[in-house]
Amino acid sequence: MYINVIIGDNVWEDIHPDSQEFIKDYLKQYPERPMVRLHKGQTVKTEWNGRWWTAKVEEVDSSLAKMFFLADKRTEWIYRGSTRLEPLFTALANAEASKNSGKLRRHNIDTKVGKKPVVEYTRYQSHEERSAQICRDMFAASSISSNKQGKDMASVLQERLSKVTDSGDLDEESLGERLESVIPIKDKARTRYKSHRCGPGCLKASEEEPDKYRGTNPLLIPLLCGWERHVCKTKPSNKRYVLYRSPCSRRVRNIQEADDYLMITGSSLTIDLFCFDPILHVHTEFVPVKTFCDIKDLSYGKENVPISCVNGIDRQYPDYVEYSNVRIPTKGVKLNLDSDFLVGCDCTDGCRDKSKCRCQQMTVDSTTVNGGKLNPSAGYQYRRLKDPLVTGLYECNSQCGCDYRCINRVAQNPLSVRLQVFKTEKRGWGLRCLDDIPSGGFICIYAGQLLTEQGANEDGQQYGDEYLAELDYIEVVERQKEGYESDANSDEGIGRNSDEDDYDDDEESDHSSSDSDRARSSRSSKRDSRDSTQDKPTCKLVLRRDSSRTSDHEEWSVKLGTPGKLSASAGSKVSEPILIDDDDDEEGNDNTPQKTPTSVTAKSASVDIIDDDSLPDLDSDTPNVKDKKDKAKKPEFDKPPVTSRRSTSGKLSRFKNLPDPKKKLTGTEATSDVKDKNDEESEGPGTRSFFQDGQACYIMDAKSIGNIGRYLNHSCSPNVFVQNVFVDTHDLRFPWVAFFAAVYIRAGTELTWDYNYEVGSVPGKVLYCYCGSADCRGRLL
Ligand SMILES: C[S@@+](CC[C@H](N)C(=O)[O-])C[C@H]1O[C@@H](n2cnc3c(N)ncnc32)[C@H](O)[C@@H]1O
Repeated sequence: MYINVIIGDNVWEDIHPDSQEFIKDYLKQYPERPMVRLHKGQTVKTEWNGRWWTAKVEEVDSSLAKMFFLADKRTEWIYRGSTRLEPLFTALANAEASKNSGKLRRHNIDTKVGKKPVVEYTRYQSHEERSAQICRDMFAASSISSNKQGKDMASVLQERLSKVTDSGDLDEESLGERLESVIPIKDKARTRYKSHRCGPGCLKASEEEPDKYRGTNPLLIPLLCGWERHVCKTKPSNKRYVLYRSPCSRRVRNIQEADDYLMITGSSLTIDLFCFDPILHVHTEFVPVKTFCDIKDLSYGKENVPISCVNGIDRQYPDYVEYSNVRIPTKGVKLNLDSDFLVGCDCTDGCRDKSKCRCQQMTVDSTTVNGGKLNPSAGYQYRRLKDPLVTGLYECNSQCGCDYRCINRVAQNPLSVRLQVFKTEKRGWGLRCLDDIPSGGFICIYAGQLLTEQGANEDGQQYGDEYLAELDYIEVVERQKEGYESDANSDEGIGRNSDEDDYDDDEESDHSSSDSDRARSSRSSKRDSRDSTQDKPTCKLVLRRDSSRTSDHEEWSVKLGTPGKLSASAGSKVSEPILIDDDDDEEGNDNTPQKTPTSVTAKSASVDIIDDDSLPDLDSDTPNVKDKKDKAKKPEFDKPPVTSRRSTSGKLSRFKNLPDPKKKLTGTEATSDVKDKNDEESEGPGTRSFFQDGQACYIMDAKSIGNIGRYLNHSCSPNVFVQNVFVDTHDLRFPWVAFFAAVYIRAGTELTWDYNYEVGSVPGKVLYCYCGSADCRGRLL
């Protein structure tokens, strides 16, 4: 894969200093590698956190064994050649002692030896097998060697043992030793940093080919392009933080600095390839062990990254599903994707200045619909979304001047996270990630056939309703009004937190005071935004009873909506007047683009140009660029004027700031036609009725045609949330449904979201929940 083993003298010198001792020993012994022969069910003393624990062998796969720690019921894959397994540790220690004492060899007469774990020596024959095994072994074991700091393994363990406490508390450092690690080895000696101004010349063009690394863990790509990522500890507080070292050896301390560097150098890398969360491991890859069925790519080449499918439970294969990562409109669904009906931006800075990006301002302005408070930092932060945004998210589109690196293009990107479909014990097939995913990271979308209400009823009846998702963005936003009102006294959210904000604590003692100031302001930001409506549950799966169905043919569909209430159906009465555009009656014509209610405000703000001088440089103690920028630039986050259009019908839209979809708006146009707020909040028909297509909600059906999103199971403690995103149309009826990581997700973890079904909502139907969470609610239905 991306592993390049360099053959030559002292090859271990080419890798990270912490791993050199181990690799040196390993290669000296190769091909004879001592390993503990293990069998399922055996108990073996296993080192963890500096102590020996009793662990049971759950599974064995090649050079790895899955150990179950009886004390804390934790499982971990461990390399069988690791001295964390007591038999090997003792064998090596004894061998060393014997060597030194000059004792003669003895036969082992222990009759129980066959049942005890023994140390075996393994060889591999073919060249490929050998290379693959070298890499797997070295890196599976590198986690322990990385703790060596030049000492031999026995003394490391001794040192750890001397630090033992009886508590056995899990700490993240130890949790880091897990699964299988694969580290790229680069034929590159680290160059010392020399003071310079960074620019395009800092990148080695030959190395910067992110496309070449398609199918690799995205967070490894910078490392393959000449970057280094270091997890460091502060002294004396021992807090961990991440530093990147750029190809020109500049230290990059946080996501803002990384973004500045990418911009200044014109890098082809995107900011979501970087993560400053020290808990995240970029070298960790989940490798399943036992599989009866093994499909290399469920998407059959349609995704950027192959989606493997394995079954470690039985010999069943998944039902055939025609793979499609795009929505497919069916009969009666008039999905207009004419780009002329999109509003775009003309940013030239990769849309880094949110206050000047029209698309991001649509996201911001949407937070005010139905009288909500303006959240000026709504939207992506460095291409990550930390919380669901109930009022939707507008991405840059084909009308915009920005390119693929734009920070406001996320859900529209092809799949990059490596995912795997696997058979679960009780939940059918599920989806898991093969690499760590940072909190807020984009995972995938939910795609399938777009059906009308009637089509969904027919389909659901015939083929089942497990994969029906209702696009009820409009109703979800309308229902949020209650939430806004109840939040009326809460402080206005003043900002979401960026990637590095969460870890500023770690850097405080090491870095400038401006960093700690930022950390403080970040924390207060966080509190503020917690108070805002952004943290309210949004876009959860709930069941909808189709009122048009007779009782003996009950039809149900999965709906993307807020929990707690059944959704309003077509023509539902809503509390605000509506504004309709003049030519609404063109709507019946299939070829006629439909009106696109949306929201936009083009605001102007001061220009903020970053020059080479402002480049972050820890080595030279240059003040942080972000701080500099914060001081220089005070974006105006006042509530923008409410804009909308008045139609001949005189109805008012519940969605403010409606642009004319046929033309791009300038700042002045966008703020014209100001409508009185009170008008908007008076009683009137719902936004849905604006479309006059007679549809309640369109429904996405991923049963027979769909993408990977269909495999996400429900959990009562989910690690994923769903978000409505506008990408290829601003038509409120057709948002994309995108999944984001709600928390940091470790490689190998199942990805789940909360369907939020209402138990008892389907008479006579009981569906038990097997999510396994400590907070499991017991039933889905
Ligand atoms: C959208 S599908 C998810 C993928 C599905 N497991 C499969 O095999 O294709 C939803 C269905 O998965 C099953 N399911 C999902 N989460 C579950 C859970 N926590 N407990 C039990 N069944 C679950 C239920 O049968 C549900 O109707």
